[in-house]
Amino acid sequence: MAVSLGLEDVFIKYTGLTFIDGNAGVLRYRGYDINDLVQNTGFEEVCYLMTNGELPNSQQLAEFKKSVKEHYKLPDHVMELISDLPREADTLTMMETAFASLSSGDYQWNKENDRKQVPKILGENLGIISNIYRHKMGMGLQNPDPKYDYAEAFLRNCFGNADEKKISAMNAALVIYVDHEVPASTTAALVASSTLSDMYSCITAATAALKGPLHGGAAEAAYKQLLDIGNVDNVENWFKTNILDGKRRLMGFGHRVYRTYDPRMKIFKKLATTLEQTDEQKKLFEIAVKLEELGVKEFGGKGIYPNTDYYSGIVFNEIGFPIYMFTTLFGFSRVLGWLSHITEYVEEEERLIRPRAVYTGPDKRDFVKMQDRK
Ligand SMILES: CC(=O)SCCNC(=O)CCNC(=O)[C@H](O)C(C)(C)COP(=O)(O)OP(=O)(O)OC[C@H]1O[C@@H](n2cnc3c(N)ncnc32)[C@H](O)[C@@H]1OP(=O)(O)O
Ligand SMILES: O=C([O-])CC(=O)C(=O)O
Repeated sequence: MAVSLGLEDVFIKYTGLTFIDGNAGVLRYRGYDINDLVQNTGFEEVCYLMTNGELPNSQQLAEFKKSVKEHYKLPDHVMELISDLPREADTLTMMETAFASLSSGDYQWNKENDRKQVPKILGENLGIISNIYRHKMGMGLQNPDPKYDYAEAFLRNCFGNADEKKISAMNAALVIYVDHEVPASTTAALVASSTLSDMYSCITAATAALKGPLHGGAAEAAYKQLLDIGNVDNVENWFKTNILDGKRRLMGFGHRVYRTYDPRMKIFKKLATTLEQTDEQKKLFEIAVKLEELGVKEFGGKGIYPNTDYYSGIVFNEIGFPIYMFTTLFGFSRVLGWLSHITEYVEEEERLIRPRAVYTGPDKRDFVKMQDRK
């Protein structure tokens, strides 16, 4: 019996959402190249595209934005819940908790209506993630201002202000992270949705799977690597001691699907230099470039290249976010991808996901009573 460890090369659904060519380093959402979308659209436009299949015209976009803004205000019980959590709690744990608190026991999937939930959940998502940041920073919680579009409203609710460059970088990061076919987190959401669980519970399941350093947690791990190296002159020595001799994995490198550069990584690398950098940020960027060079030289032959999380932490930090927000900012965008995949699955395929395991334990044996056990 063949087992595919890690479900490698197992196809679990058909999708019209996201196409990846892992050998050529190509990523498209509904046929549009990621580079074109980052350059020409904003987050809401891409959310509309993913949800409805086509890019919106200006009226459709305005209506979509309006319907998201109507839900920027979080229910009081979610605000109270976030502010009651210990401030030292992990931000993804806070995200899981807040989304779980929005699920309702009597929820029923309804193919006609579920897509209509997307703007509502996007609006709530903005309130949740910006208030997680506010809570971590010891600021009072407040609802985002519906005067502003998504990326700007988010930055304003976190920092009190937002300049054009940062809004544009935030929009780009949101577009970049929207979807990536069926990674571990989306698969977790699909498993939950295949039982006809509710949308909020599916997001909670996905968030739990996003957290680890082999997936969404890699941006944090990759950034901490740069801090650990500390100085560009130390890169070679650090690489030899930790990666070559120490057999540690180079974080922010490698991918299950890409065998070449992840196209999103190239966008993040460029973004990192378009934003203003402090001396410390400049230094970390230089370290990252040097480490990338060594990593590609050593591992490129095996198809191991930098992935999207390699430079994203630097960009998030330049926008103003501390390390503990990086994975949560990934989730902030990916909520839309999770929703797109679960609605596509429930609407078009709707089959319980229930794989098998090959049994390797003992053969049938006689039960041993307590007094006879050694
Ligand atoms: C947004 C995202 O989720 S992107 C991924 C983010 N994760 C990271 O950056 C963490 C570091 N990367 C990794 O651990 C891996 O590349 C993963 C988990 C992303 C993908 O791994 P898999 O497809 O399961 O490959 P697997 O773990 O089997 O590795 C295959 C080989 O490549 C090596 N390898 C893979 N990634 C790395 C790495 N980052 N550094 C060093 N070696 C690596 C493995 O040691 C293994 O070598 P071997 O065959 O000699 O034993
Ligand atoms: O596709 C994957 O396995 C991980 C990834 O890059 C993502 O989720 O963005």
